[in-house]
Amino acid sequence: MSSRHWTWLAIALLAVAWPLLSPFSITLLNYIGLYALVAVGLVLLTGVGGITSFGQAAFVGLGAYATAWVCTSPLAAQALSGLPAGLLPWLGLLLGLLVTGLIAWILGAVTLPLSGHFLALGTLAWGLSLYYLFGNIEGLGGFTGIAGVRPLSIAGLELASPRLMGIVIWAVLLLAIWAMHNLLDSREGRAIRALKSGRVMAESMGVDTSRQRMKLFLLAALLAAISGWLYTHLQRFVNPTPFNLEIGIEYLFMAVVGGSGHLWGAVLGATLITLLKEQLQDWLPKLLGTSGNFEAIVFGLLMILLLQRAADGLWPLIAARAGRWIKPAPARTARTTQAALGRRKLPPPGQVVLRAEQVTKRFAGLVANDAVDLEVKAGEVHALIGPNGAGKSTFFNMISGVDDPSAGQVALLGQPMTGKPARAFAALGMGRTFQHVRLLGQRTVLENVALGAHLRGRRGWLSAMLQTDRHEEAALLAEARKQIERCGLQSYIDTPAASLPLGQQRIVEIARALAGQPSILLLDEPAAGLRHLEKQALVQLLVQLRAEGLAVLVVEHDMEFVMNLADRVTVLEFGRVIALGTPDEVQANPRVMQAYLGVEDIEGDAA
Ligand SMILES: Nc1ncnc2c1ncn2[C@@H]1O[C@H](COP(=O)(O)OP(=O)(O)OP(=O)(O)O)[C@@H](O)[C@H]1O
Repeated sequence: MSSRHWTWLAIALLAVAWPLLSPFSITLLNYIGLYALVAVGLVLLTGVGGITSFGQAAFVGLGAYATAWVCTSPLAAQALSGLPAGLLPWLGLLLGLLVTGLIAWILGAVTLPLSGHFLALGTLAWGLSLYYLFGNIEGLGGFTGIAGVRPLSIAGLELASPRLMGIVIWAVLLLAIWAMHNLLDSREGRAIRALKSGRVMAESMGVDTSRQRMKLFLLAALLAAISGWLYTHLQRFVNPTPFNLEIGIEYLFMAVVGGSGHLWGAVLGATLITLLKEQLQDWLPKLLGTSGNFEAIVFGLLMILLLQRAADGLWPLIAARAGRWIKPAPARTARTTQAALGRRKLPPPGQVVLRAEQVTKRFAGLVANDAVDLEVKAGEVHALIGPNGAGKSTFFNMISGVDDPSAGQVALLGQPMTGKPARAFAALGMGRTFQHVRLLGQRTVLENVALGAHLRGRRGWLSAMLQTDRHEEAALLAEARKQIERCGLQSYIDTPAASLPLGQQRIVEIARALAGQPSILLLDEPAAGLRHLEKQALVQLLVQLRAEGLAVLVVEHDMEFVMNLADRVTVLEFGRVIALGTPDEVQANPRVMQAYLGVEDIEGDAA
């Protein structure tokens, strides 16, 4: 049976057992469902997107309080008089989503530009503030809260019992998992996954990382708000306690313990932590003969132990063990079609594609690039060489939008690009690889290469969640497959990128760059780590690309590789261009011999 069949079987079993379960089990399952919904958002935000948040409980609170206020406040009753009472919870949901969206947007704008522990501390700060805000607003009942919230009604049926509410909770949870699964399995999902590998790589693929991070943050907040809305109509009462920082930390535990990159890990984590806390609260006082907050201590210790044993969470462990009985979902390659994507017209051979004029970069007192001029034309391979520390990587960053020059101009296809971000370079047709390979290690070669085609698709998040992007997705995957075959990687198409040798990972990066249909390819030490035959194959590929009219700029240390391949070579030393010419001219240049090849020393030794 495939994983999909197992999922349906589990859902069917739960549905059949639902009317027979004890009220206590229903209560537990309801809470697990509510917690898992928040944890699903955290799996996306933290596990996939790499943004740690301790403050999700506050968003749950916003969703919970919004609907409680709409359903109970005299002000709301006055404003909404005349509307059927059954509509109020739905207006509460709408208000909750709007308020949460707005507050999350403001908080995101302030905290998301922070990085690392500053971001996590930021989430702690707003988690705390919102909790105290709930408790201090009199209109929201202060720390006593709001009681007498009306039950949710659907099509005239009042869901007054936990058993009925539970059906809604689990239906919403399963729907959210389905939608999030679709999102991750799409062009936008690849962009979200790329966030964790660092902004430079994602931006170079054309991903607007700030926007993606904000959208991810909003999505996780809205899922939390929906959980809060459901909570209020389950409890019919709210006070600030369930939205405090401690619960916010528990949500994060659920996502991490379950398996922070796996959607079902959220359900596992929520189940485990809910049951564990419940059991500890039950057993510890009996065991110790005294009551106290001992469960918090034991809970903390167990979490440390668990995370030490399974740093990636429990879901991957269970999935690996269950692999014997569960067939993986059909390979995504099976779904590719021959649907075509739009094609970019390449500039005619000989046209200057990239022009750098007087590019200068200063780091405090050090001039890493000093008025560097360089042109790369369509249909040529241009090599940039120089001894260690000559300024090649710095220059590479200047001409690819990773960093801004202190002075000078960069133009791509005649358009001024100075000061523009890397994604703007990608949009105009620049593809690049990295000196230190930057791939999504756990994802397949196919998915990695498809990320390179990001800008060739248009479908957004909603379309991905609802699966209306499938035609475009098939075309993107077909393009990725084509580039993989072009680079001779077809036998690794479904292999996780990290399990390939370094040399092949470099080729995957080239295939990824080609999937964007670039006019110019920037290769940062593409031959490093390649064996002799692999280097020959790479030379062949680059010769073919040149013949097709692509402009190629190579930064490389391997002189044999460069001299066999390049049409022109620019030599840097101490940040300055000391030579430009054909490989033969450059090799014969005494300045280059002296500076780069150390010939003077050899001659001196010989004398
Ligand atoms: N962010 C930075 N801050 C300060 N100095 C820097 C920075 N980046 C590079 N440099 C300095 O600029 C000079 C050029 O470095 P760069 O990495 O561009 O050289 P390179 O030619 O790429 O060297 P390699 O071949 O070893 O990669 C070096 O002296 C380096 O120490």
